[in-house]
Amino acid sequence: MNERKKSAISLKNIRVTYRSGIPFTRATSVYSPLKDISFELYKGDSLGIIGRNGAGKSTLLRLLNGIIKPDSGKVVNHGHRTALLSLTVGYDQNLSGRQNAVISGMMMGLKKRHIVSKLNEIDEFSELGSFFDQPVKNYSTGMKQRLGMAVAIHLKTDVLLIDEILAVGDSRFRKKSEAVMREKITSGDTIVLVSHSAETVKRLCNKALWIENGVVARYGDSKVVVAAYEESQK
Ligand SMILES: Nc1ncnc2c1ncn2[C@@H]1O[C@H](COP(=O)(O)OP(=O)(O)OP(=O)(O)O)[C@@H](O)[C@H]1O
Repeated sequence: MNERKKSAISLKNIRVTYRSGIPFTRATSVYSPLKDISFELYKGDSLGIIGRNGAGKSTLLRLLNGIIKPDSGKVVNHGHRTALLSLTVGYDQNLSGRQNAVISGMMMGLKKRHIVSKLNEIDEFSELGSFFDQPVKNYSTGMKQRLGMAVAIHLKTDVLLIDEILAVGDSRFRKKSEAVMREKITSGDTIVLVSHSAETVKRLCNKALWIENGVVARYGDSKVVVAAYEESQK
């Protein structure tokens, strides 16, 4: 099937190294979570990234989003607009949910008029009520997840990158979000999802990429790759 699908983003021999100072010393710690990663993300695929804690899953999403650059290797984005949805980046804590929704949309490269026309729908989906107009610093984790999900779902982007965000929040909102995600996937949107939940990856993704020791341990049909990963964890 992939022969007929168009490549959205391709990664070739990617290496990412983090360098950070060790407190109270002059020493520097150097660590490369991604050592040699190559794969092709195809248009219309829903890809789940799996691997142990610290395997480099979030790092890979940041690469696909262009926030970080590889130390070596090449990321080729074939003209696709990406949006990263994560609980750890992106919000101005002093601005309201409404204002952050507008800024997020503008960061995705959308026109302000288009974003403003979607604000009522975002407000409604998020179920934040009066909190939508309060500073994000007053939000709980679940509320930030609601805002992020509502923005991501209502603002059209070419490749949606989701970092563990489906895992938090109450189960009713999670189900509602998953249902909308499934609609997006069915309508051909391209999605990359980082998740510790094998079930979520099997439910939502057609492909999976398993990262281990900085390289691709396996890439392909999500059910096959998740089964192999689970087997390796026993
Ligand atoms: N800015 C940074 N500076 C230094 N090290 C970092 C930085 N960001 C991540 N790391 C390290 O790189 C490794 C990979 O981190 P990353 O967050 O990509 O892994 P992950 O697979 O998403 O982990 P988890 O499943 O625990 O969320 C970890 O060992 C982490 O400590």
